[in-house]
Amino acid sequence: MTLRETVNNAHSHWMDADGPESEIIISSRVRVARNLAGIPFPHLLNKENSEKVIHAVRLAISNKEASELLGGLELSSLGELSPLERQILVDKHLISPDLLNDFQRKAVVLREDEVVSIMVNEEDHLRIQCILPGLQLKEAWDVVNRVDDGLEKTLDYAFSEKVGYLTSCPTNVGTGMRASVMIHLPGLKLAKQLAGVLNAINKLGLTVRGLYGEGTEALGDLFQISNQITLGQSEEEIINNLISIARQILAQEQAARRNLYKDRREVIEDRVFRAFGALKYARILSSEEAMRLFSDLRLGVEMKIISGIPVRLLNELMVKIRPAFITKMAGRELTPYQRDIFRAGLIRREFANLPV
Ligand SMILES: Nc1ncnc2c1ncn2[C@@H]1O[C@H](COP(=O)(O)OP(=O)(O)OP(=O)(O)O)[C@@H](O)[C@H]1O
Repeated sequence: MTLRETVNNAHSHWMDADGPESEIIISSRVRVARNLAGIPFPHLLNKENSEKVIHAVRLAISNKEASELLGGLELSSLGELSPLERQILVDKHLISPDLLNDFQRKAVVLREDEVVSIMVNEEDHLRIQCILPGLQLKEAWDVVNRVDDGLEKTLDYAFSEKVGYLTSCPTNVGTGMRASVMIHLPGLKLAKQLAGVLNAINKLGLTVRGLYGEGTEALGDLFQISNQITLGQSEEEIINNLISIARQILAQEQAARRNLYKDRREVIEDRVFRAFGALKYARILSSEEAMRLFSDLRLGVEMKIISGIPVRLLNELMVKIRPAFITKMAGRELTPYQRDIFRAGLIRREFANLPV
């Protein structure tokens, strides 16, 4: 997929819902932070140095010797894209909201299948990330590791024998790695156990974030759980630790769902079918309400209370209903109220084709 196709299409591989445990774990992400030796960190970059970084990355991704490791990457300056296109990349989780600040000095590298993206001049010179569907942290780390090795054939990274990779924020020094899972926890919320579980996760040295990462809200009962520590542990240890905690949360969510179904079956079924009815027939929907309804419906699909609704469609709709994609589809700026009407129509059309 070219960048143009990427911004015209809401779908991305991580939405496929075909990975292990993907009924509760939507996606796994691994990213590493890297910086180039001898060039100031991005927050101190002037125009000349930021272009130097972008140029160095451009050369590195076209190194023929590394092509097998890199697997076909394309670089675009963020300035080449329209504000809407930049926002769609954020909505698809291919770049972070932070990359939009001072975007003239930044670039993005995408692999054709959108599984790999590299942010250039975000908080660090390079943030190399891989997102896969379901619980696939080891696999995502393998992909990132290969791309990192490929880039290192050309780039000279800032590295210290004593501490590891040097990064602009001390919280990333060492491995420079953040691994995360995006997990759907409506059962724990309905059972009023969510706060306790999230607290315990924090005590285990992990961070819980909202749908778009740092500083964002947890819409649709979706949470991102990631490691806090990057120093003093190997990449494998970080990944294994997160996998083991993700599995424990998964087991708790499954237990909460089983108990809810046993004790309050009608309440759960009512919630699921109300969500379906509202999504299929509503005339006005805010994105927040739509996300809440998707969460209830997703729960119903995953608990086999309702069939005929592909989870992949719900994942894709999370991007399609965002203001940027709606504006793109409408072909003009809409007021928030007009967007709510457009959103409801869009969901109605998608649901009209389902065999339910
Ligand atoms: N498991 C995941 N699946 C899909 N997208 C994810 C996942 N984890 C994080 N993301 C996305 O990655 C982007 C960055 O997330 P976040 O801000 O948490 O981390 P970061 O920028 O890598 O780390 P730091 O805050 O240390 O700079 C956000 O757009 C977020 O939605």
